Order: sequence, then C-alpha cells, then structure tokens
Amino acid sequence: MKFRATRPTGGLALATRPQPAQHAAPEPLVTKRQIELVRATVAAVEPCAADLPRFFYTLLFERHPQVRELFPIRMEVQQDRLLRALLMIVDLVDDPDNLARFCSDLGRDHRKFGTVTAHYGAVGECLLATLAHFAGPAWTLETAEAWTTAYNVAAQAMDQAAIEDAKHRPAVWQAQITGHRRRAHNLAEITVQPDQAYPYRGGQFVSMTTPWWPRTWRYYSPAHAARRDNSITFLVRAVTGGRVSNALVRQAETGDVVTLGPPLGDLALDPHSPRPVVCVAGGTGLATARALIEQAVLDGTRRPIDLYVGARTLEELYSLDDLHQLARRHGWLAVRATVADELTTGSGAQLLNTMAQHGPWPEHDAYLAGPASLVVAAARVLQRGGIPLERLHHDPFVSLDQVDHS
Ligand SMILES: NC(=O)C1=CN([C@@H]2O[C@H](COP(=O)(O)OP(=O)(O)OC[C@H]3O[C@@H](n4cnc5c(N)ncnc54)[C@H](O)[C@@H]3O)[C@@H](O)[C@H]2O)C=CC1
Repeated sequence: MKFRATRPTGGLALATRPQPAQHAAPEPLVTKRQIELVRATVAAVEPCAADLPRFFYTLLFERHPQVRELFPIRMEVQQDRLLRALLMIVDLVDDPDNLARFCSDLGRDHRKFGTVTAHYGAVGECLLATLAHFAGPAWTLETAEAWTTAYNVAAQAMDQAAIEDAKHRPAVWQAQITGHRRRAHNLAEITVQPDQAYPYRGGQFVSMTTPWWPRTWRYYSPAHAARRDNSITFLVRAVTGGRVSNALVRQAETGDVVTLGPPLGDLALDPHSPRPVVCVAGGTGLATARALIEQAVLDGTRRPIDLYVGARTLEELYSLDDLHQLARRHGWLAVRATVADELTTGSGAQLLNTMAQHGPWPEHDAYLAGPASLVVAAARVLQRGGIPLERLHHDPFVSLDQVDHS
C-alpha cells in the first residue's frame, strides 16, 4: 500500500474534489511547524501503513466497545477508508478552505453510521495512541500537540456540518426495491423508491447498505437525473468477492428494503461553461455518464458532448437506444460505443482506439466514469489530446497519479 494521498484523492470514496478557493484563503488554523510535524509523522509511520488501521480499530473497540455496533462485521474495506480519509486530511492540512469542505462532506456522510459528537473524542484519542505507537521516537510532546490541533480542526468541521445537516434532511433513507431486472448474467438494473424526497444532481453517487450485509456500505450511481416520482434506478454489477453487489444482483427482490446514505460527489457539468465536453464511460460507469447527460438536458446546457462508451458485451449496451434517441433530438450530443472482445474483456483497446481517432480536444472538459484502469487509461489518451489534468473530472475512486504527465 502506498501511504500517501493525492489531490484529487486516490480512492477515498467520501471525498469531493477540492476546488480552487474563490476568495483570499483564510489563515491555516494549524501552524506551519505543526503541519511539518504532522507530515513528518506520516513519513515515520509509512512503513507500518498496512498494520495501522487494524491496530487503531482494535484499540477503539477495546476502549470504547459501544462504538463497535456502528461498524460492519467485516472490516477490511472500512480499514482502508480510515487510512485514506486520514491521508486526505493530512494532505489538506495547509489548505483551510478545502480541508473544511472535505471534512464537512465527511461529517455529513458520517451521520448515516450513527456518528455523534462524543465519538469524535474517542476516535481522536485512539488515533493519536495509534500514531504514537507506530511513530516510535518520532512521537514527541510537540508532535502530539500538533496532531491534537489538526485532529480537532477536522473533527469540529465534521461535527458542525453533521449538526447543520440534521436540521434539514434525514441521516438515511429507507428505500423499497420496486424493480429488479437482470440485464446480463452479472448485471442488474435495480429501482428503489426512497421513503422521503431524495434530491440529487445527475452525476452524483449514493451509498447503500443492504439487509444481507448490515452496516456494510457500498457506492452506486443512479443511472439518470432525479425523477419527479423520486424513484432511483441503479446499474449494479455483481463483482467477484463483492458481498453487497452479489446480494443485490442475485438475492434482492421487489419488496426488499435497502438503506441509502446522502448523495455524494460533485461530478457535474457546469451549465455556464462554454467548453465542449468529452465524456468516457466504461461498463456500469455508463450510469454516471447518462445521469450527467440527462442533467445537462434538464439544465438546458447546450455544450457539445461527445460520449465514448465501452462495454463487455452488446447486451450490456441495452440502454444505448435511449441515448441515441437523445442524440437525435439534441444536436450537441454524439454517442460512440465499442464492445470489448469477450476474450479480452476489460482490455478496452477498442474504446481507446476509437477515442484516439477523434480529438485533439484542446478546448474540452473531460468527464470519466467506470473502472479505475479505464479512467487512468482514458485520461492518458485525453491528456495526449490536449486536455490538461485540471480539466479531467472523475469521481474520487481513482488517482490520476498514474497518468503519464510527460
Ligand atoms: N462514477 C464512476 O466513476 C463509476 C465507477 N464505477 C466503477 O466501475 C467499475 C465497474 O465497472 P464494470 O462495469 O465492471 O466495467 P468493466 O470491467 O466491464 O469494463 C467496462 C469497459 O470499460 C473499458 N475498460 C475497462 N478497463 C479498461 C482499460 N484498462 N483501458 C481501457 N478501457 C477499459 C472496456 O471497454 C470495458 O469493456 C467498478 O469499479 C465501479 O466502482 C461504476 C459506476 C460509476
């Protein structure tokens, strides 16, 4: 595991993409010296990165057994999330605007776990004890003070945002499955009806937990912009070893009730930007692309959009007819789809070749959705075609670190 975070974050499911500050940046609440100490601790514990989350959670559950019930039975994914969130906070510690924004999103999202103010103290205490354990001699009184300050800044932002959020929306929504349709052998289109209004923007994603794996949260993308009847349709692939996705595809039935967390992510087309858009979607990432495009229609956006879609099989492109129809109605939309050779599923060469035949895209914004390897490979093609990194937009499941910047 590489023990560092990047901006935009690598794989932190709860992160939103930091934006440049619109006004003079406020002074950091953590001093320069404290920032150095916090970052030096990260460097010191890096060799033990793989052991750190397990140590932390063992300590947390020993000292505060009452919080165990907020977490899933199996903790692997959760452990990874903790580390990523922590790294993101360390990364943003000298950037108060974006730190506040990141922590506020995190705090709002933590309501779904049942997090309350008292939990922040428990987590902070165990986090510092964990860092002290792994940092060894690098952990001094001054370092402990620096971490206490940095943690308090983050925890207060999370807590405050959660308290504000609770004033105007629920922590979770119960949603009954009203439609379940298999679209390919491991792919299902699942429609749910939330028990209360569920506003979101096309392009956002949603966390979900199921009755089969309580408190195990996974992220799925609505395949459309918000509907008047409040129903939401997700495209879910049962991935190997994916407990929640397999339950949803193979076990779930109409009438079952799942729980949704608040909508997340800020992937959205700016209706006021004049830039043309290139959009790349692979597999279930088509849900996100489609939702973005529907949102653009609703917003009255007239930005030219070129959509490139890659799928494993023709069967998986079942929803493309609608998009082609949309393209016939709206001259600004062009759709190009490729199907991978079944023997080389996921290689994506066809999709990348198709893209490379078009371009360059010197004036474009790019939106990418789908498997991380696709996002990275497509970003590379787009960068070669003239799109700078800051105009490549994607959800925070992947780090574009891997993109060749040369
Ligand atoms: N908002 C987002 O970014 C979304 C991301 N996802 C992610 O997508 C993944 C699931 O995708 P699947 O449907 O299983 O996709 P998949 O593995 O079936 O791939 C779909 C297509 O993407 C292209 N592709 C895949 N890897 C590529 C590569 N290395 N280079 C070039 N093209 C490549 C190919 O055309 C392939 O047929 C999950 O990791 C999920 O989290 C899913 C929905 C939304």
